[in-house]
Amino acid sequence: MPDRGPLPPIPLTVLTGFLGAGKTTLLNRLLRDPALTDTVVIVNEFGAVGIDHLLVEQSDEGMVLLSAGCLCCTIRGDLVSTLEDLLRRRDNGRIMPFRRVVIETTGLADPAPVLAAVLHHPYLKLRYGLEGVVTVVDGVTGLASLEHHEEARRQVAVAERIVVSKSDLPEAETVPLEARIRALNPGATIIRAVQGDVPAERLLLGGLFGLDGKIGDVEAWLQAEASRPDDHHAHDHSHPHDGHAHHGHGHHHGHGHHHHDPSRHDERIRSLVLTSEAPIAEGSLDLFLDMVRSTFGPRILRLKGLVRLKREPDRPLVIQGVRRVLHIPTMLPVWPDGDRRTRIVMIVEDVPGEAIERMWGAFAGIPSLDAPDAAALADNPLAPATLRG
Ligand SMILES: Nc1nc2c(ncn2[C@@H]2O[C@H](COP(=O)(O)OP(=O)(O)OP(=O)(O)O)[C@@H](O)[C@H]2O)c(=O)[nH]1
Repeated sequence: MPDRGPLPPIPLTVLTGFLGAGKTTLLNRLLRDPALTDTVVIVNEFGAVGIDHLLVEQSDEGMVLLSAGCLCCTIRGDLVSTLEDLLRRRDNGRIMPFRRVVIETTGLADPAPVLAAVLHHPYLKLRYGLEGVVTVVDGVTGLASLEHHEEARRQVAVAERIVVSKSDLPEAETVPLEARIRALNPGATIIRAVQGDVPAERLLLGGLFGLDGKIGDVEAWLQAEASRPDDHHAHDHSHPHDGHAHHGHGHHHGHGHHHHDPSRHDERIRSLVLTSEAPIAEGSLDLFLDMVRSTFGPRILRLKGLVRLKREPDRPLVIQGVRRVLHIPTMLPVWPDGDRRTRIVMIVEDVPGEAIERMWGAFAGIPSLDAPDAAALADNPLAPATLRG
């Protein structure tokens, strides 16, 4: 490559926000904006069966999928190698000379390690310019998330721009929510949005990540990341991907220092996947969703799935839930990949996975030796309580 002096940094934006806040919805809108052509999107998924990438409307070339990982460490390891790899392929001309990168974090991500990966890595910090953090806050469930989850508070505190979603819904608590956001982040621009309808230039273009207008904790979090034993020295050279899972996990429990309460990291939160080959009757699906929500309520942090209905097996129904809120389901025009099974991903807190799996088995008609059938469950008002154990 001819020597052209230092290359201008590639603008990079981190898009974050708690589970189900509306990150993908916003991203889908933004990517239709002509100002954002040649953008690479890095999506991180939580859950053993990823379906998020199937719901982002972008061609495969512009999209990189990070494997599901534990919440901070693996994300950072994977992210650093992905960002390095993108540069290598761009410099070799093996991929389009992308002009911008957007990283969509999982809803449970602590943003500090993600930011530290870009701000402190000796090479990445030269090639990428962190333009800022955009945080989406759910207009309906945002207050509850901010109340109960440190990650949600951090996501708000580090942002340049905060999008309050779902202000069209009658349950939205926009005014008290915005007051809470202000207390966590006095300097950020707050923008209300319906279905992600914010022009790209208000969110992404121009600007630079900085600490002005942010509470002092933000600097402390970033410094804590910079001084972590696992930090950039380990990433100065490239290394094989397969090392990460292990490394990430071993480390995971070791870094309960500074900001991390080790117990928070969170055996209490888990993801589970429900699948079914056979198409499911709409009534059974509704009953299942009702029962899950009435039994576990706000402990269902997130529910997302592609469902194969009996009456419409050739197209998937997309179901989406956040805590007690069930969003209006939509039909996709076609199955987005070869897999036509029903796949529902749930992220739950303090819920025994087996209880939900048993309910699913009953409603999806999956035979099981000791599970009561759907009719028995639906008819018996005590059934949810007995399933809880
Ligand atoms: N009514 C309404 N629904 C919205 C709005 N924004 C997002 N939604 C719905 O909220 C649900 C979750 O939105 P997503 O964009 O998938 O949220 P996310 O933050 O990407 O979710 P995770 O990646 O799972 O954390 C979907 O059903 C969206 O259609 C909005 O402004 N108004």
